[in-house]
Formats: sequence, C-alpha cells, structure tokens
Amino acid sequence: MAGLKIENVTKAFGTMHALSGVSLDVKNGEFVAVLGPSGCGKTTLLRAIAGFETVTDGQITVGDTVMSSPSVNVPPEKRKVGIVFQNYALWPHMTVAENVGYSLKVAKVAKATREKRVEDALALVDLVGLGDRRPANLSGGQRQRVALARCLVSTPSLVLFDEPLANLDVHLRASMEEEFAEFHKRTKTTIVYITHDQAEAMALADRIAVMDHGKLIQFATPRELYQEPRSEMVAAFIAQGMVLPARLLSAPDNGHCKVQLLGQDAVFRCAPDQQQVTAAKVCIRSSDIELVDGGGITITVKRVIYRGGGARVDAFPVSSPELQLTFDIADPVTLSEGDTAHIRVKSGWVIPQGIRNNADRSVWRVWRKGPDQCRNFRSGNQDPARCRHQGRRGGT
Ligand SMILES: Nc1ncnc2c1ncn2[C@@H]1O[C@H](COP(=O)(O)OP(=O)(O)OP(=O)(O)O)[C@@H](O)[C@H]1O
Repeated sequence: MAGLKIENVTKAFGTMHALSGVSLDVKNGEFVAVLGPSGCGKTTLLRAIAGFETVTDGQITVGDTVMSSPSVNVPPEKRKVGIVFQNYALWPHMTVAENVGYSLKVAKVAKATREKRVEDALALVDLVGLGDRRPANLSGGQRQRVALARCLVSTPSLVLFDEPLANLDVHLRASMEEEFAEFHKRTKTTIVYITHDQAEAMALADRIAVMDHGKLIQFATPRELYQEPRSEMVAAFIAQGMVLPARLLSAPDNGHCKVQLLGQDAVFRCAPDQQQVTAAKVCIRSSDIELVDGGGITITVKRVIYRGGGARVDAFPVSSPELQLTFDIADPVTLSEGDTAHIRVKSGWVIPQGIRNNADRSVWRVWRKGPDQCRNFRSGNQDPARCRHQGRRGGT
C-alpha cells in the first residue's frame, strides 16, 4: 500500500473549474472519505486520481511516483489504483472466481498463481467458498464484496471507492459499513472513499475531506468536523448544525470565548487564535439546547415530530423569527405547534474567522468572489470583519 499526495490540483472543463487548487495528503493505510454536495467535484477528483482525467494544474503522487501533472499522465492501468464502483460492474456470465481473476488472466498470470491469488482475495472479503457462484445468485452486499476482491487481486497501492453503498437498501448499507470498517482494520488498505452520505463518511473514515464548489473546505477527523467546523458551510453541512449570528464579548481564554447569542451571554468553545470581531457566527447542535422553565431565550414552537421516546422540535426565537432552532425533547412530549417556551443554549462553537491553512484559504476565496468583495456569494450575507481584513489578506 502507499500514500497519496494531491497538491494544488485544478481541473478545468473549458471555463468551468470542477476542481480548484485541491490539496490532500492521504497517509499510507489511512481511510479518507471525500464528502460534499452534488456537483462539488468528488467524482472529478476520483477520476483524476485513477487517471481517467488529466489535471489542468497541480500534481498527484502515489507513493513516490508522480502520476498526474500538466506534463505527466500515467495511464490508469499503470497506476496500481483499484476502483470499486457503485454499480459493481461484474460480468454476469462469469463466476465469482472468474470475475475476480479476470485481470490476472488478461495479464497472462499462470493458472496456479492466479487461483491462489483469487482465493486470497476472496478470503480478504470473507467470500471463501462462493467462487463458483454467478453474480446473479449473490446478494447486493456480496456482489459489492466481489467487486472489492476483484480490485484487491491486483495488489493495488490504494483503493478508490465510488459511492459503493448508494445502490443498497438501508439495512444492507449498515452491515456493509461494518464490513468495510472491519476490512480496513484487518488489511490497512489506503482508501479514498467518495460519498455524499455524511453518516457513512463519519462512520468509516479516519479523516474526511469536505468539498464544495470544486474546493477543499476542511480536511479533518469526523470529531473535529463535528465539533470545530472551520466554516459556515461545514457547520451547516455536517449533522445539520445551526449557524447563528452572535456577538463575541471576549478574546479566547483556554479555548473558550464569551459570546452573546440571542440576547443571552454564554461561554462557547473557540479557536485559540480567534480574532476579536463583533459580528461572529456560531454553530450549535440540537443537543446544545435545553428547555428551561423561564428566562433564557423565548421561542415559538413551529413543528413537533414524534420520533419514539421523544420528539424533534422546530422553533424560532421570538426576537429573531427568521432563525430556526431544532432540538429534541424526551417523552412525555408536552410541546405543540404555536406554544411559547424557553430554552438555554448550553454550549456551542465560534466559527473561526481567519486563514490558517489551504482548506481555509479556499473558503476565503468564496468571500472574495462576490460583486461586493466582502459578500459571501452563497449566503448573500455581508461580513464587516471580512471587509476589514481584506486589504491584508491574500488569496484569489
Ligand atoms: N466532462 C465534463 N465536462 C464539463 N463539466 C463537467 C465534466 N465533468 C464534470 N463536470 C462538472 O464539474 C462539476 C463537478 O462534477 P462532479 O461529477 O465531479 O461532482 P460530484 O461531486 O461527483 O457530483 P455528484 O455527487 O452529483 O456525482 C459539476 O458542475 C459538473 O457538471
């Protein structure tokens, strides 16, 4: 197995930049998920790593070998990169063993060696004894494992998964998730796993690369993405965090800042180098909200959905009806639509404002691109802090 280094990769289709300055360092044996909304560039990145797409700029290295750059393009079959596709792509007229051993047969590997390697690959994915079956006589999960064995048989340097569970029903997905996790633990294969399903990415990956509009927004562990999102996009995308405006009342002290949120003072977690800005954005999770008898933030309940054991409540603060708050309450559920209630926000995270790494820099570009340079072209909001720092900050 080998590591993968993606340095400043850009891929343009005419004037359309499917990838813009993407950098990722995947360690040998690491499981990295690439996550993002539809059209963010996941498939283009996978195709560039596999060699199906050239790069316009930047460099892709597997182990010590440069595979892609504007002047180098190692063909896919010479990259030793295995791919597991969403639709399995198995030959229906071949047995499982024939499917798995096909590439070795084409490469004219001797029969005895071929059989041994097929057997070993089937053992790796727990399919011993099923070599004589045809794909039609396998379950969806077993077919996906045959596809994985087929890619492992040629001892790849790394394996790319292209939304491998997208075609499976919800129960099978859960059990395949477990199997992939177990497979990775056992074999320490370097894996790049493309998905738009964040639960899947969170469950499987050592680190997750969150992409948006062709850019890498944050590359971090699942826990860090959840607890310390470095941008509004990541905060809102991961586990549907609530992004709310707040006032920052103090400089960071031991990883915490005083904030004023919806008229209430609170102490939230913040980056140690959080800048002193007046207009901050904070991210809170439903578990950060608790009902209180009185005082706190007054809310109006918009919707209550019973979920067994309790309910999910959508509400808005009376002082800022344009905002939405979502939280869970346990049985017995006493709230209903139109009720007034009071909540307290126990904790939260101040979304950092500043640039510390490549992923953050790409967010900054988002801010600079609007007709007004201090306007976020996605949210349409203006941020005075961005305007103030604009003269100092680089990045285009
Ligand atoms: N060959 C191409 N020619 C022109 N534009 C392309 C081409 N391939 C991809 N794109 C564009 O590049 C952007 C990124 O596409 P890509 O397929 O990589 O996104 P994705 O994140 O995989 O999306 P999805 O999750 O929907 O598959 C999209 O806007 C897409 O239309």
